[in-house]
Amino acid sequence: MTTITNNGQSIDGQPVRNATPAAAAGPEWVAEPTAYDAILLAGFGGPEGQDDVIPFLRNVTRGRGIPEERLEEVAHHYRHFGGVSPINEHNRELKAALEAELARREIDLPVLWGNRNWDPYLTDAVREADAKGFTKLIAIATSAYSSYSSCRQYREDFAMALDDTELADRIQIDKVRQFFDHPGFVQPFIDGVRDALLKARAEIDGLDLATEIQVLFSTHSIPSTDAAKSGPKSRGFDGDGAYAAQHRAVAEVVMAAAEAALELDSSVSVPWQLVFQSRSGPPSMPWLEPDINDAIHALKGGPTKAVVIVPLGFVSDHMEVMWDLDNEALESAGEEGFWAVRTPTPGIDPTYVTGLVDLVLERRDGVPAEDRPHLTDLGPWYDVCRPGCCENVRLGFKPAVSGLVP
Ligand SMILES: CC1=C(CCC(=O)O)c2cc3nc(cc4[nH]c(cc5[nH]c(cc1n2)c(C)c5CCC(=O)O)c(CCC(=O)O)c4C)C(CCC(=O)O)=C3C
Ligand SMILES: [Fe+2]
Repeated sequence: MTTITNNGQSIDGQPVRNATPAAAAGPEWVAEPTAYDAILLAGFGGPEGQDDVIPFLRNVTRGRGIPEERLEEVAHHYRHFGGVSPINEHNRELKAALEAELARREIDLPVLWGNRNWDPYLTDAVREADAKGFTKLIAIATSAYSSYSSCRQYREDFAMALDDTELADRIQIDKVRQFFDHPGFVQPFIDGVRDALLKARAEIDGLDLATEIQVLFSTHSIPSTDAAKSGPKSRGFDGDGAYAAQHRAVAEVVMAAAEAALELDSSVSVPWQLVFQSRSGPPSMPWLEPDINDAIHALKGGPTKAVVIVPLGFVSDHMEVMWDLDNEALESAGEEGFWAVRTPTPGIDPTYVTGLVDLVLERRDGVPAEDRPHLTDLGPWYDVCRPGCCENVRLGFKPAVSGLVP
Protein backbone atom coordinates (compact mmCIF):
# COMPACT_ATOMS: atom_id res chain seq x y z
CA MET A 1 0.00 0.00 0.00
CA THR A 2 1.27 3.49 -0.77
CA THR A 3 0.78 6.63 1.24
CA ILE A 4 -0.43 10.05 0.14
CA THR A 5 2.52 11.91 -1.23
CA ASN A 6 3.52 15.41 -2.10
CA ASN A 7 7.18 14.67 -2.45
CA GLY A 8 7.74 13.10 -5.80
CA GLN A 9 7.31 9.41 -4.93
CA SER A 10 5.68 7.33 -7.59
CA ILE A 11 2.12 6.12 -7.03
CA ASP A 12 1.48 2.94 -9.00
CA GLY A 13 3.55 4.18 -11.88
CA GLN A 14 1.68 7.49 -12.13
CA PRO A 15 3.80 10.61 -11.79
CA VAL A 16 3.09 12.52 -8.60
CA ARG A 17 2.43 16.22 -8.83
CA ASN A 18 4.65 18.22 -6.56
CA ALA A 19 2.82 20.77 -4.52
CA THR A 20 3.03 22.58 -1.21
CA PRO A 21 0.91 20.81 1.42
CA ALA A 22 -2.01 22.93 2.65
CA ALA A 23 -0.56 23.34 6.14
CA ALA A 24 2.48 25.06 4.66
CA ALA A 25 0.47 27.22 2.30
CA GLY A 26 -0.08 29.97 4.86
CA PRO A 27 -2.74 30.73 7.49
CA GLU A 28 -4.46 33.45 5.45
CA TRP A 29 -6.72 31.06 3.57
CA VAL A 30 -9.29 30.65 6.36
CA ALA A 31 -11.98 33.36 6.17
CA GLU A 32 -13.44 35.34 9.07
CA PRO A 33 -16.55 33.93 10.78
CA THR A 34 -19.65 35.22 8.99
CA ALA A 35 -23.33 35.38 10.02
CA TYR A 36 -24.92 33.90 6.90
CA ASP A 37 -28.64 34.35 6.18
CA ALA A 38 -29.04 31.38 3.84
CA ILE A 39 -27.35 28.57 1.90
CA LEU A 40 -27.24 28.80 -1.90
CA LEU A 41 -27.25 25.31 -3.41
CA ALA A 42 -25.67 25.86 -6.84
CA GLY A 43 -26.27 23.14 -9.41
CA PHE A 44 -25.28 22.51 -13.02
CA GLY A 45 -28.89 22.29 -14.25
CA GLY A 46 -30.30 19.93 -16.87
CA PRO A 47 -33.19 19.60 -19.31
CA GLU A 48 -36.55 18.21 -18.13
CA GLY A 49 -38.15 17.42 -21.48
CA GLN A 50 -37.35 17.06 -25.21
CA ASP A 51 -38.00 20.76 -25.88
CA ASP A 52 -35.43 21.77 -23.27
CA VAL A 53 -32.52 19.78 -24.75
CA ILE A 54 -31.20 22.15 -27.41
CA PRO A 55 -31.71 25.40 -25.42
CA PHE A 56 -29.95 23.72 -22.45
CA LEU A 57 -26.99 22.65 -24.63
CA ARG A 58 -26.78 26.21 -26.02
CA ASN A 59 -26.60 27.55 -22.46
CA VAL A 60 -23.83 25.13 -21.50
CA THR A 61 -21.69 25.66 -24.58
CA ARG A 62 -22.16 29.39 -25.22
CA GLY A 63 -18.85 30.71 -26.61
CA ARG A 64 -17.01 27.43 -25.91
CA GLY A 65 -16.10 26.14 -29.38
CA ILE A 66 -17.78 22.73 -28.97
CA PRO A 67 -18.16 21.10 -32.43
CA GLU A 68 -21.71 20.71 -33.79
CA GLU A 69 -21.29 16.89 -34.07
CA ARG A 70 -20.52 16.71 -30.37
CA LEU A 71 -23.69 18.65 -29.53
CA GLU A 72 -25.77 16.28 -31.67
CA GLU A 73 -24.16 13.31 -29.97
CA VAL A 74 -24.86 14.71 -26.51
CA ALA A 75 -28.43 15.69 -27.49
CA HIS A 76 -28.93 12.03 -28.42
CA HIS A 77 -27.88 10.94 -24.89
CA TYR A 78 -30.58 13.19 -23.42
CA ARG A 79 -33.17 12.21 -26.08
CA HIS A 80 -32.64 8.55 -25.18
CA PHE A 81 -33.99 9.37 -21.68
CA GLY A 82 -36.98 11.38 -22.94
CA GLY A 83 -35.00 14.63 -22.92
CA VAL A 84 -34.79 14.47 -19.14
CA SER A 85 -31.63 14.68 -17.09
CA PRO A 86 -32.12 13.44 -13.54
CA ILE A 87 -29.82 16.17 -12.22
CA ASN A 88 -32.55 18.66 -11.23
CA GLU A 89 -34.41 15.95 -9.35
CA HIS A 90 -31.14 15.07 -7.57
CA ASN A 91 -30.76 18.67 -6.48
CA ARG A 92 -34.38 18.84 -5.27
CA GLU A 93 -33.65 15.74 -3.19
CA LEU A 94 -30.35 17.18 -1.96
CA LYS A 95 -32.08 20.44 -0.98
CA ALA A 96 -34.71 18.48 0.98
CA ALA A 97 -32.01 16.36 2.63
CA LEU A 98 -30.02 19.46 3.62
CA GLU A 99 -33.17 21.07 5.04
CA ALA A 100 -33.92 17.94 7.07
CA GLU A 101 -30.34 17.77 8.40
CA LEU A 102 -30.35 21.48 9.30
CA ALA A 103 -33.70 21.06 11.11
CA ARG A 104 -32.40 17.99 12.94
CA ARG A 105 -29.40 20.00 14.16
CA GLU A 106 -31.60 23.03 14.95
CA ILE A 107 -29.68 25.29 12.55
CA ASP A 108 -31.80 28.12 11.23
CA LEU A 109 -30.49 28.51 7.66
CA PRO A 110 -32.89 28.35 4.70
CA VAL A 111 -31.67 26.67 1.50
CA LEU A 112 -32.12 28.42 -1.86
CA TRP A 113 -31.46 26.52 -5.08
CA GLY A 114 -30.25 27.88 -8.41
CA ASN A 115 -28.52 26.37 -11.45
CA ARG A 116 -25.82 27.59 -13.82
CA ASN A 117 -27.45 26.28 -16.99
CA TRP A 118 -31.19 25.67 -16.44
CA ASP A 119 -34.28 26.70 -14.57
CA PRO A 120 -34.29 27.57 -11.68
CA TYR A 121 -31.34 29.79 -12.60
CA LEU A 122 -28.89 31.41 -10.21
CA THR A 123 -30.56 34.74 -11.02
CA ASP A 124 -33.87 33.32 -9.69
CA ALA A 125 -32.19 32.24 -6.45
CA VAL A 126 -30.50 35.63 -6.02
CA ARG A 127 -33.84 37.46 -6.59
CA GLU A 128 -35.48 35.13 -4.09
CA ALA A 129 -32.75 35.94 -1.56
CA ASP A 130 -33.34 39.66 -2.06
CA ALA A 131 -37.12 39.31 -1.74
CA LYS A 132 -36.59 37.56 1.59
CA GLY A 133 -34.12 40.19 2.80
CA PHE A 134 -31.08 37.88 2.79
CA THR A 135 -27.76 39.66 2.17
CA LYS A 136 -25.13 37.05 3.07
CA LEU A 137 -25.24 33.73 1.25
CA ILE A 138 -22.92 30.75 1.59
CA ALA A 139 -22.86 28.70 -1.59
CA ILE A 140 -22.46 24.95 -1.92
CA ALA A 141 -21.67 24.09 -5.54
CA THR A 142 -22.31 20.46 -6.49
CA SER A 143 -18.70 20.04 -7.53
CA ALA A 144 -15.84 18.85 -5.36
CA TYR A 145 -12.53 19.52 -7.16
CA SER A 146 -10.52 22.51 -8.38
CA SER A 147 -10.66 23.52 -12.05
CA TYR A 148 -12.30 26.13 -14.25
CA SER A 149 -15.42 24.00 -14.86
CA SER A 150 -15.70 22.66 -11.33
CA CYS A 151 -14.91 25.78 -9.30
CA ARG A 152 -14.13 29.08 -10.98
CA GLN A 153 -17.01 28.93 -13.46
CA TYR A 154 -19.46 28.68 -10.56
CA ARG A 155 -17.82 31.78 -9.00
CA GLU A 156 -18.02 33.66 -12.30
CA ASP A 157 -21.67 32.70 -12.72
CA PHE A 158 -22.43 33.97 -9.19
CA ALA A 159 -20.84 37.30 -10.16
CA MET A 160 -22.86 37.34 -13.40
CA ALA A 161 -26.12 36.57 -11.55
CA LEU A 162 -25.48 39.45 -9.15
CA ASP A 163 -24.72 41.75 -12.10
CA ASP A 164 -27.73 40.67 -14.14
CA THR A 165 -30.08 41.26 -11.20
CA GLU A 166 -28.29 44.48 -10.17
CA LEU A 167 -27.97 43.08 -6.67
CA ALA A 168 -24.18 43.06 -6.44
CA ASP A 169 -24.10 45.90 -3.91
CA ARG A 170 -26.75 44.27 -1.69
CA ILE A 171 -25.87 40.57 -1.71
CA GLN A 172 -22.62 38.81 -0.86
CA ILE A 173 -22.01 35.24 -2.04
CA ASP A 174 -19.26 33.22 -0.39
CA LYS A 175 -18.55 29.61 -1.32
CA VAL A 176 -17.53 26.66 0.86
CA ARG A 177 -14.08 25.23 0.13
CA GLN A 178 -13.62 22.56 -2.53
CA PHE A 179 -14.54 19.40 -0.62
CA PHE A 180 -12.75 16.67 -2.64
CA ASP A 181 -11.02 15.38 0.50
CA HIS A 182 -13.75 16.05 3.06
CA PRO A 183 -14.69 12.77 4.80
CA GLY A 184 -18.38 13.35 4.01
CA PHE A 185 -17.66 13.29 0.29
CA VAL A 186 -15.03 10.52 0.35
CA GLN A 187 -16.75 8.00 2.65
CA PRO A 188 -19.46 6.97 0.16
CA PHE A 189 -16.71 6.14 -2.37
CA ILE A 190 -14.83 4.10 0.22
CA ASP A 191 -18.02 2.16 1.02
CA GLY A 192 -18.68 1.64 -2.68
CA VAL A 193 -15.19 0.32 -3.51
CA ARG A 194 -15.18 -1.93 -0.43
CA ASP A 195 -18.54 -3.43 -1.39
CA ALA A 196 -17.47 -3.87 -5.02
CA LEU A 197 -14.26 -5.69 -4.06
CA LEU A 198 -16.21 -7.94 -1.67
CA LYS A 199 -18.73 -8.70 -4.41
CA ALA A 200 -16.01 -9.47 -6.97
CA ARG A 201 -14.28 -11.78 -4.49
CA ALA A 202 -17.57 -13.56 -3.74
CA GLU A 203 -18.61 -13.95 -7.37
CA ILE A 204 -15.33 -14.77 -9.11
CA ASP A 205 -13.80 -18.04 -7.98
CA GLY A 206 -10.21 -17.67 -6.74
CA LEU A 207 -9.93 -14.01 -7.82
CA ASP A 208 -6.46 -12.61 -7.09
CA LEU A 209 -7.08 -9.06 -5.90
CA ALA A 210 -3.43 -8.14 -6.40
CA THR A 211 -3.43 -8.79 -10.15
CA GLU A 212 -6.82 -9.73 -11.60
CA ILE A 213 -8.95 -6.67 -10.83
CA GLN A 214 -8.56 -3.01 -11.79
CA VAL A 215 -10.23 -0.14 -9.99
CA LEU A 216 -10.89 2.65 -12.50
CA PHE A 217 -11.43 6.03 -10.85
CA SER A 218 -13.25 8.07 -13.46
CA THR A 219 -13.65 11.82 -13.65
CA HIS A 220 -14.66 14.42 -16.22
CA SER A 221 -11.90 15.11 -18.72
CA ILE A 222 -11.06 18.80 -19.08
CA PRO A 223 -8.81 20.64 -21.55
CA SER A 224 -5.14 20.16 -20.58
CA THR A 225 -4.69 23.94 -20.47
CA ASP A 226 -7.49 24.19 -17.84
CA ALA A 227 -5.90 21.35 -15.87
CA ALA A 228 -2.52 23.08 -15.86
CA LYS A 229 -4.10 26.25 -14.43
CA SER A 230 -6.14 24.48 -11.76
CA GLY A 231 -5.29 25.49 -8.19
CA PRO A 232 -3.34 28.50 -6.97
CA LYS A 233 0.01 29.18 -8.60
CA SER A 234 1.69 29.54 -5.20
CA ARG A 235 1.10 25.87 -4.40
CA GLY A 236 3.40 24.82 -7.23
CA PHE A 237 1.28 22.12 -8.85
CA ASP A 238 2.90 20.94 -12.05
CA GLY A 239 1.64 18.93 -15.00
CA ASP A 240 -2.11 18.50 -14.84
CA GLY A 241 -2.45 20.80 -11.86
CA ALA A 242 -4.51 20.59 -8.68
CA TYR A 243 -7.37 18.89 -10.57
CA ALA A 244 -5.41 15.71 -11.31
CA ALA A 245 -3.44 15.81 -8.04
CA GLN A 246 -6.63 16.02 -5.96
CA HIS A 247 -8.21 13.06 -7.75
CA ARG A 248 -5.05 10.94 -7.36
CA ALA A 249 -4.77 11.82 -3.67
CA VAL A 250 -8.44 10.94 -3.01
CA ALA A 251 -8.14 7.70 -4.98
CA GLU A 252 -5.17 6.74 -2.78
CA VAL A 253 -7.23 7.33 0.35
CA VAL A 254 -10.17 5.33 -1.02
CA MET A 255 -7.94 2.39 -1.97
CA ALA A 256 -6.12 2.36 1.37
CA ALA A 257 -9.41 2.43 3.31
CA ALA A 258 -11.07 -0.22 1.14
CA GLU A 259 -8.03 -2.51 1.39
CA ALA A 260 -8.04 -2.06 5.17
CA ALA A 261 -11.77 -2.91 5.31
CA LEU A 262 -11.09 -6.16 3.42
CA GLU A 263 -8.25 -6.94 5.84
CA LEU A 264 -5.94 -7.69 2.93
CA ASP A 265 -2.39 -8.73 3.65
CA SER A 266 -0.28 -5.55 3.75
CA SER A 267 1.78 -6.84 0.82
CA VAL A 268 -1.32 -6.84 -1.39
CA SER A 269 -2.30 -3.67 -3.16
CA VAL A 270 -5.23 -3.67 -5.55
CA PRO A 271 -4.31 -2.16 -8.94
CA TRP A 272 -6.01 1.13 -9.79
CA GLN A 273 -5.73 4.03 -12.19
CA LEU A 274 -7.23 7.45 -12.79
CA VAL A 275 -9.14 7.68 -16.07
CA PHE A 276 -11.18 10.36 -17.81
CA GLN A 277 -14.56 10.51 -19.54
CA SER A 278 -17.02 12.73 -21.39
CA ARG A 279 -14.44 14.59 -23.45
CA SER A 280 -15.74 17.24 -25.82
CA GLY A 281 -14.01 20.08 -27.70
CA PRO A 282 -12.31 19.77 -31.08
CA PRO A 283 -10.05 16.69 -31.53
CA SER A 284 -7.09 19.03 -32.10
CA MET A 285 -7.32 20.33 -28.52
CA PRO A 286 -5.57 18.18 -25.88
CA TRP A 287 -7.81 17.00 -23.01
CA LEU A 288 -6.86 14.82 -20.04
CA GLU A 289 -6.36 11.14 -20.91
CA PRO A 290 -6.67 8.16 -20.93
CA ASP A 291 -10.32 7.92 -21.85
CA ILE A 292 -12.02 5.27 -19.70
CA ASN A 293 -13.01 3.15 -22.72
CA ASP A 294 -9.46 3.16 -24.10
CA ALA A 295 -8.16 2.25 -20.65
CA ILE A 296 -10.57 -0.71 -20.45
CA HIS A 297 -9.63 -1.98 -23.93
CA ALA A 298 -5.94 -1.61 -23.06
CA LEU A 299 -6.39 -4.18 -20.27
CA LYS A 300 -7.18 -6.84 -22.86
CA GLY A 301 -4.62 -9.62 -23.03
CA GLY A 302 -3.38 -8.98 -19.47
CA PRO A 303 -4.32 -10.70 -16.20
CA THR A 304 -7.44 -8.55 -15.61
CA LYS A 305 -10.72 -10.41 -15.09
CA ALA A 306 -12.76 -7.69 -13.39
CA VAL A 307 -13.09 -3.91 -13.35
CA VAL A 308 -14.62 -1.64 -10.74
CA ILE A 309 -15.72 1.72 -12.13
CA VAL A 310 -15.74 4.52 -9.54
CA PRO A 311 -17.37 7.85 -10.55
CA LEU A 312 -14.93 9.79 -8.35
CA GLY A 313 -15.48 13.14 -10.08
CA PHE A 314 -19.25 13.26 -9.63
CA VAL A 315 -21.70 13.90 -6.80
CA SER A 316 -24.81 12.24 -8.30
CA ASP A 317 -25.90 9.78 -11.00
CA HIS A 318 -26.53 12.42 -13.68
CA MET A 319 -26.17 12.05 -17.44
CA GLU A 320 -22.36 11.75 -17.46
CA VAL A 321 -22.72 8.75 -15.12
CA MET A 322 -25.85 7.19 -16.67
CA TRP A 323 -24.63 7.41 -20.25
CA ASP A 324 -20.85 7.54 -20.27
CA LEU A 325 -20.33 5.00 -17.48
CA ASP A 326 -23.45 2.83 -17.16
CA ASN A 327 -23.95 2.64 -20.88
CA GLU A 328 -20.61 3.07 -22.65
CA ALA A 329 -17.93 2.05 -20.13
CA LEU A 330 -19.84 -1.02 -18.90
CA GLU A 331 -20.31 -2.00 -22.54
CA SER A 332 -16.55 -1.65 -23.16
CA ALA A 333 -15.95 -3.92 -20.17
CA GLY A 334 -18.48 -6.41 -21.57
CA GLU A 335 -16.71 -6.43 -24.93
CA GLU A 336 -13.52 -7.54 -23.19
CA GLY A 337 -15.39 -10.16 -21.16
CA PHE A 338 -14.62 -8.47 -17.85
CA TRP A 339 -16.82 -8.78 -14.77
CA ALA A 340 -17.75 -5.15 -14.02
CA VAL A 341 -19.62 -2.94 -11.56
CA ARG A 342 -20.08 0.80 -11.19
CA THR A 343 -20.00 2.05 -7.61
CA PRO A 344 -22.43 4.70 -6.25
CA THR A 345 -22.05 8.48 -6.24
CA PRO A 346 -22.58 10.36 -2.92
CA GLY A 347 -26.13 11.40 -3.96
CA ILE A 348 -27.96 12.04 -0.69
CA ASP A 349 -25.89 9.65 1.41
CA PRO A 350 -26.36 10.90 5.02
CA THR A 351 -22.57 11.12 5.53
CA TYR A 352 -22.29 13.42 2.51
CA VAL A 353 -25.26 15.59 3.53
CA THR A 354 -23.92 15.95 7.09
CA GLY A 355 -20.51 16.84 5.66
CA LEU A 356 -22.00 19.61 3.52
CA VAL A 357 -23.69 21.10 6.58
CA ASP A 358 -20.36 20.87 8.46
CA LEU A 359 -18.69 22.77 5.59
CA VAL A 360 -21.22 25.59 6.00
CA LEU A 361 -20.78 25.69 9.79
CA GLU A 362 -16.97 25.83 9.60
CA ARG A 363 -17.37 29.00 7.51
CA ARG A 364 -20.06 30.50 9.74
CA ASP A 365 -17.92 29.84 12.81
CA GLY A 366 -14.48 30.50 11.28
CA VAL A 367 -13.16 27.10 12.38
CA PRO A 368 -9.32 27.20 12.26
CA ALA A 369 -7.47 25.21 9.62
CA GLU A 370 -6.13 22.63 12.03
CA ASP A 371 -9.64 21.65 13.11
CA ARG A 372 -11.02 21.21 9.59
CA PRO A 373 -11.57 17.63 8.46
CA HIS A 374 -9.56 16.60 5.40
CA LEU A 375 -8.22 13.23 4.27
CA THR A 376 -5.27 14.28 2.07
CA ASP A 377 -2.19 16.45 2.51
CA LEU A 378 -3.54 18.74 -0.20
CA GLY A 379 -6.37 19.97 2.02
CA PRO A 380 -8.16 21.47 3.74
CA TRP A 381 -8.70 23.62 0.63
CA TYR A 382 -9.10 27.41 0.52
CA ASP A 383 -12.14 29.39 1.67
CA VAL A 384 -11.14 32.21 -0.62
CA CYS A 385 -9.63 31.56 -4.03
CA ARG A 386 -6.38 33.19 -5.07
CA PRO A 387 -6.10 35.49 -8.11
CA GLY A 388 -5.49 33.37 -11.20
CA CYS A 389 -6.67 30.18 -9.49
CA CYS A 390 -8.42 27.94 -12.06
CA GLU A 391 -8.37 30.62 -14.73
CA ASN A 392 -9.41 29.79 -18.27
CA VAL A 393 -6.79 30.95 -20.74
CA ARG A 394 -9.09 30.49 -23.74
CA LEU A 395 -11.96 32.56 -22.35
CA GLY A 396 -9.82 35.15 -20.59
CA PHE A 397 -10.50 37.02 -17.37
CA LYS A 398 -14.06 37.32 -16.06
CA PRO A 399 -15.03 38.74 -12.67
CA ALA A 400 -15.73 36.14 -9.98
CA VAL A 401 -16.99 36.29 -6.40
CA SER A 402 -15.58 34.42 -3.42
CA GLY A 403 -11.97 35.12 -4.35
CA LEU A 404 -9.26 37.69 -3.75
CA VAL A 405 -9.35 40.56 -6.22
CA PRO A 406 -6.19 40.56 -8.38
C1 LIG B 1 -15.22 19.17 -14.72
C2 LIG B 1 -16.64 19.03 -15.22
C3 LIG B 1 -17.71 18.56 -14.50
C4 LIG B 1 -17.71 18.07 -13.06
C5 LIG B 1 -17.94 19.19 -12.12
C6 LIG B 1 -19.37 19.67 -12.05
O1 LIG B 1 -20.25 18.85 -11.84
O2 LIG B 1 -19.60 20.88 -12.19
C7 LIG B 1 -18.85 18.62 -15.36
C8 LIG B 1 -20.14 18.25 -14.98
C9 LIG B 1 -21.26 18.20 -15.80
N1 LIG B 1 -21.30 18.41 -17.15
C10 LIG B 1 -22.60 18.28 -17.57
C11 LIG B 1 -23.06 18.45 -18.88
C12 LIG B 1 -22.29 18.98 -19.92
N2 LIG B 1 -20.98 19.37 -19.88
C13 LIG B 1 -20.57 19.84 -21.10
C14 LIG B 1 -19.32 20.34 -21.44
C15 LIG B 1 -18.19 20.38 -20.61
N3 LIG B 1 -18.08 19.92 -19.30
C16 LIG B 1 -16.81 20.18 -18.84
C17 LIG B 1 -16.32 19.87 -17.57
C18 LIG B 1 -17.11 19.37 -16.52
N4 LIG B 1 -18.45 19.08 -16.58
C19 LIG B 1 -16.08 20.83 -19.88
C20 LIG B 1 -14.66 21.31 -19.77
C21 LIG B 1 -16.93 20.94 -20.97
C22 LIG B 1 -16.63 21.57 -22.31
C23 LIG B 1 -17.32 22.88 -22.46
C24 LIG B 1 -16.96 23.82 -21.35
O3 LIG B 1 -15.77 24.21 -21.28
O4 LIG B 1 -17.87 24.16 -20.58
C25 LIG B 1 -21.69 19.77 -21.98
C26 LIG B 1 -21.72 20.23 -23.43
C27 LIG B 1 -21.65 19.10 -24.37
C28 LIG B 1 -20.36 18.34 -24.19
O5 LIG B 1 -19.35 18.90 -24.58
O6 LIG B 1 -20.40 17.24 -23.64
C29 LIG B 1 -22.76 19.21 -21.25
C30 LIG B 1 -24.14 18.92 -21.75
C31 LIG B 1 -23.42 17.96 -16.44
C32 LIG B 1 -24.95 17.76 -16.48
C33 LIG B 1 -25.28 16.32 -16.64
C34 LIG B 1 -26.75 16.13 -16.72
O7 LIG B 1 -27.41 16.87 -17.46
O8 LIG B 1 -27.27 15.22 -16.06
C35 LIG B 1 -22.60 17.91 -15.35
C36 LIG B 1 -22.97 17.64 -13.92
FE1 LIG C 1 -19.64 19.00 -18.27
